[in-house]
Amino acid sequence: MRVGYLGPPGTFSEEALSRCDLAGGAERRDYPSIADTFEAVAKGEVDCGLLPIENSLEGSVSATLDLLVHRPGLRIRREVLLPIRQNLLARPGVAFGDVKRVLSIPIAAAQCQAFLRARLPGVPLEPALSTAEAARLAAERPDAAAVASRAAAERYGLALLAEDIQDGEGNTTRFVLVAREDERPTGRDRTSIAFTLDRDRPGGLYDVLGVFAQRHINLSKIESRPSKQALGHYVFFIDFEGHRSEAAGAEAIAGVLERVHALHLLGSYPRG
Ligand SMILES: O=C(O)C(=O)C[C@]1(C(=O)O)C=C[C@@H](O)C=C1
Repeated sequence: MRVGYLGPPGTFSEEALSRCDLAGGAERRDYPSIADTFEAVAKGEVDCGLLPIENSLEGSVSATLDLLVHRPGLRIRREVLLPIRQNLLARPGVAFGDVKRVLSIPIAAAQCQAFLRARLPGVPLEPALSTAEAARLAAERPDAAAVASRAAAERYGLALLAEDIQDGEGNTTRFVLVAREDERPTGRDRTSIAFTLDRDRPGGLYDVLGVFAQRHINLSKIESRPSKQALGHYVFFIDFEGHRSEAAGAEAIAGVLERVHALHLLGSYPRG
């Protein structure tokens, strides 16, 4: 089994992978971006890939949602929830006053915006493709600090300028393991779907939600993203409890299919 993740080593994705039962004993391959990780699975270079999908402070990871819809074919097989503790890392000896830029993947920097505004006001963010990539770059630059994990500090020989800098308690990221095939029911599953409505009409979304309400199926997420076709046209993402091959789930999906323009089944998988 070969499994891809957002690298380089020291990312939160790597840590989440260690908590993923499917990946135990797997050969790990790191990729430079979320899109490259996704493509590696789609092309069969690896058997599955771990992607961040949602953060409790910052919401969806749009790169992952967009790939699941616009490059369909992969299925979610597991979800992993990882508590996220962000830190400000810099080369040993660098002080706050030396920091002229902050490096990180934007969603990680956004989790610490109150801290960064208070302690490094006016210092610009330079986006990186991951937290560990930011740490790797900061190790080469005495004028920079990275927002990244403790593991990244150790791996790239950086000091902790500040610890636990995320805004608020309970910062958690949900990751999904995607593969080319579906997962079998376990009795404690979740299903993710995405759909577009055929036209803008009163009650379109309400009708779809009714399919779940009538069957007493609990929804654990609903979200919309631009469809990229026209302003005001959206893709809706719904997660519901149950597996799509069980009676209730299969009936609900048939009901949704009657009410939408296009439906993507993103996967049924054990609840994390
Ligand atoms: O850059 C990393 O360390 C990642 O694994 C990516 C990622 C994300 O995109 O959400 C994962 C967890 C944190 O929320 C911050 C960054």
